Amino acid sequence: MNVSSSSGQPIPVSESTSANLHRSSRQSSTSSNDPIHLFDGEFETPPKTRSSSPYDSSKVVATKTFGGFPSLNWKTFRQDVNNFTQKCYLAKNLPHSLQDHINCWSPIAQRFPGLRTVLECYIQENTADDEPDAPLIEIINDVDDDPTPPWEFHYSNKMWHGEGVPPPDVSRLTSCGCTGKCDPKSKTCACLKRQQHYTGEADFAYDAKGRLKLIDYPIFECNDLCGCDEECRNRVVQHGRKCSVNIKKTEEKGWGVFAGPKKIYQGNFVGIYAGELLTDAVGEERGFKYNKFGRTYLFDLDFHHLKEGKDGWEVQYTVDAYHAGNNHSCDPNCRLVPCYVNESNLDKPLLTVFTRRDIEPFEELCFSYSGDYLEDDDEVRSPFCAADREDQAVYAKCACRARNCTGKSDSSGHQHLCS
Ligand SMILES: C[S@@+](CC[C@H](N)C(=O)[O-])C[C@H]1O[C@@H](n2cnc3c(N)ncnc32)[C@H](O)[C@@H]1O
Repeated sequence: MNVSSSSGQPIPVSESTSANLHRSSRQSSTSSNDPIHLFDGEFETPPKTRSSSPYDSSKVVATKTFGGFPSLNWKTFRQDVNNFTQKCYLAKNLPHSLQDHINCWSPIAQRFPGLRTVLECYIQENTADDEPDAPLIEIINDVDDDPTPPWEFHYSNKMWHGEGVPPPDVSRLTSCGCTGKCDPKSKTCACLKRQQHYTGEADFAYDAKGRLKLIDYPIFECNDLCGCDEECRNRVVQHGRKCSVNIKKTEEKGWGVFAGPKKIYQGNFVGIYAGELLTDAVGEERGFKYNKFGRTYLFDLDFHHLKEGKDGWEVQYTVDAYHAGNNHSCDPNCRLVPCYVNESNLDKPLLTVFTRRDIEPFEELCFSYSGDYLEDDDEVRSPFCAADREDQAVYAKCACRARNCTGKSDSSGHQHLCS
């Protein structure tokens, strides 16, 4: 799932001007610093590079097998950070050949209803690795005869790194040495301690059902270097979406993300607001361009925990999710939460979408583009309100239809101005 907003302000943006951001192939930032296997059964590792792990990889000694050869097991393997390199997806490599192909068709051919299935398969292919248990996404349109959203759309759960954005950093990852599932009452779990450091609560961010219970805080999940197993309570986002969602055309807000036929409970993870990760400078430039079209897709990574206690802190990165996204509501049923898995750079959290309350079957999933760290009674200022804009961008009025919406039409048919 891709979208935009922020714990602070979303940068209003526009529709994409072309599909020039798509290209195919993937690159990885790999290290060739391989461990050395010695014949006498010792296992030597290169110099230790990380500091925050409770393990000292220089002390790793593999146990001998009966044959006298060194054997590695998971416990020893995971202690060496060099065995874990994260793939880095570059924005310049965003796939685009299918989009280009279809965009070259005549307008009549582009209305071919079978394109709906093409897009559904394309989404499934793009997301199969990240959300293996996710119900398939359907494209639904009972508003007009567009078979799909525009073919500039690239559905992905990955962050595509723009120019100047560093690759994921695992060198300073904190990892726990727990076995089995991490215990929320543990006195030694390093991941629990890190979560507590940010929340002040003696618990993980999730309850036993994997639902978010600590809200308004960043989430620190167990990662690839941790000893705990895959069923650990502190691994939710990394296992991908489990609930059913669909992409559906709306009357007034373009395409949106809707719940499937089953109720989605409060605190459930529903997707990642993925897209291009841009440096702030590139984000500014793009935002300026997009503003002219009055569309909102950029999201500054300016969460509270990043700026707290840091005078003069400035936004480092922005996510551009113009390829797709949830719509805004002034009474949102979802929230965006920064989440870290295999990334120790605090400035680069994943933007994850969680439900704020129970969501009925087929209800639209929206969050507030005006920020998520608001108290429930706070007034939400619609980002679509023209009076907010000094840049004279062409903004649609807010069509969320929430009772507290500041951008809706009054009885005279005129749009309220935000004050
Ligand atoms: C991140 S995109 C969401 C996906 C978009 N609906 C589409 O079809 O591409 C944000 C854009 O959706 C539209 N939108 C989202 N929420 C809206 C709302 N509450 N009222 C009016 N337009 C909305 C605006 O055009 C906005 O710039």
